[in-house]
Amino acid sequence: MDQPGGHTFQVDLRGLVDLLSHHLYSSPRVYVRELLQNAVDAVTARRRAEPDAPTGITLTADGTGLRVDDPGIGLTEADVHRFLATIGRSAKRDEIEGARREFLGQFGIGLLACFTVAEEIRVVTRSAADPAASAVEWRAASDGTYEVRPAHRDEPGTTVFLTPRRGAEDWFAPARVAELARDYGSLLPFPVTLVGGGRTVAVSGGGGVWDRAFASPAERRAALLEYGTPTLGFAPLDVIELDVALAGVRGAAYVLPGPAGPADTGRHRVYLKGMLLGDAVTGLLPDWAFFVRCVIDTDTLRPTASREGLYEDETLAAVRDALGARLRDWLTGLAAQEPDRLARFLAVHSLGVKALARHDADLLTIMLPFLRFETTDGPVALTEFVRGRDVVHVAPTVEEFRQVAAIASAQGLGVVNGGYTYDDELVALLPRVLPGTVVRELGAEAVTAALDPVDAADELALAPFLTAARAALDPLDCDVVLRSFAPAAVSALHLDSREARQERARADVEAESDDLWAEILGSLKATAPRTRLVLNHRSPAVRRLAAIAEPGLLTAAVEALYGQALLMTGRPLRPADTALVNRAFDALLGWAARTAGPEGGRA
Ligand SMILES: Nc1ncnc2c1ncn2[C@@H]1O[C@H](COP(=O)(O)OP(=O)(O)OP(=O)(O)O)[C@@H](O)[C@H]1O
Repeated sequence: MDQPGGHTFQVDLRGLVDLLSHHLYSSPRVYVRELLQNAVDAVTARRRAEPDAPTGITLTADGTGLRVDDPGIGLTEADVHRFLATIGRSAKRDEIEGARREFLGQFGIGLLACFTVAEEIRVVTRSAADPAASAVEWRAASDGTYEVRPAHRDEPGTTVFLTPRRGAEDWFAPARVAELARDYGSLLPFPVTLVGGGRTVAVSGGGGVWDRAFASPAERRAALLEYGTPTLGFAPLDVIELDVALAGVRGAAYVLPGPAGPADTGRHRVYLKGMLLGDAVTGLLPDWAFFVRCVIDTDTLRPTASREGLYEDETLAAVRDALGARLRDWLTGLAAQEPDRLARFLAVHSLGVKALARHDADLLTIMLPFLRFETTDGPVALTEFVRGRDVVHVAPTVEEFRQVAAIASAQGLGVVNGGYTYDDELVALLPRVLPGTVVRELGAEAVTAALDPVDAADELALAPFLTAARAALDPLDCDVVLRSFAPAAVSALHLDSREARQERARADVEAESDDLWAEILGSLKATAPRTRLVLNHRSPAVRRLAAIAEPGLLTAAVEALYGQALLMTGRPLRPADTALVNRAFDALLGWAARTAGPEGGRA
């Protein structure tokens, strides 16, 4: 009632229902959950005073509406006015914290969800708390009006009747109600029965499969796997039981049968005190655990208002850590006891383990013998690769690895391909987990140093050629050196350093920037780091080119070698490089045409 000088808000129920159905709940399907939740809470409340009170909840779907019967705490007439008729008031929130944790509801808006599908809600209830109170009927319409009148009911408890709204009849079809009741309620702690379509079926009972006793661990594992397949919609590769007592979490993590990437944010099936919260709940596991999907039941975590996700708080953070630790222990356990099972797992999910190992040196140590890396020895474990090597080189990109791997390994250099996700980071951690190992980036220096120098006399013989080559490539910030290496089919290698790559990126941006940025970026340019073209003395092509006397043709030939070596790196060409390759190609074509043509031809 209005106070003198003050007024009470008028709330338009239709507006609120629209808000709920379009913005809070993802689908009207939640109405079944809200009804089940109220019934379970009412039974829980009654059993606090009467531990032997009945617990069976029945849903009856006859196609014309839905009826829910519970033998719970019930309501007096005063309760009805106080709780049912006031939006946002819940009997479950005023309790002390410990008691509140027993209930599923807390917001006082759950019944409203029923109006997304119902025209009318009728509640007939009798209080178990006040045996003297008589039964009462509350009848509410979706326009926001309600009536309360005396009713007849012998036993304490509540019956809720819903009449469908026009257009929402489908939500009341017996098969649909059965599907929703099973989806939400299969793990509820009390027996829930569904009567509909001429049949009576049990919706819940027995709790989660993880709560049952089994004769052996193998049977337990088989039962967990069997439960996971239909529940999650895939046949899991493996299963990890989750039992984090401190965090009040029970359930299982199912290993995906195919590779998943970090972008697949985990979507888990989460139950809160036996009631399904959602089947795409995020935030439950650390980011690195993208290789599993969980089914869990918890009584410590808080739901969001829509009750379809988990509220991000310290408890959720602690649960995430605890579950992460459990998965990690599972991995280390496999490594110690079941290496074959671990190998099967890693064949699909090594990326996830690598992601985790980046932040966990202990795990990296345990997993290293099992994780494969692409190296100049083929795909091997790093523990094996470092054996007998003083230095491990890492090629920073897949292209660089491909380009130099064969050549480097022919010279006895051990190179790991650091171009794959996480691999460079893990190799960089090697000295921490395998003391004494030295890791170096595979730069121009390291490769050149590993290639055989050429005899002084041979080098001298090619001096005019090298001078011409240096003059041709100097404008491109590229040095030229002569070495001898296998295979002879490779005439030149283009090598660069991290600095040279950064400078290339900077110059590219500068070239595309407007004046102001170009000036700023230009001022950042230090002495340009230089790339390196290593000519192969064993290559017949190089030797033939060295014999060219005509200066213009020699320059074109050197530029063509440079272009070819650059193309072999697989890197995108800069505009200046493309122009150079085109120029060289044109010049060589011109020369070929002249020598093959009538006036220059030898025919
Ligand atoms: N079956 C029932 N038996 C007894 N009381 C009920 C029943 N259904 C609803 N109530 C009473 O009505 C109140 C409001 O219910 P409602 O579903 O709107 O919200 P809630 O369950 O308290 O919270 P939430 O919004 O989180 O669902 C409840 O707190 C409870 O006191």
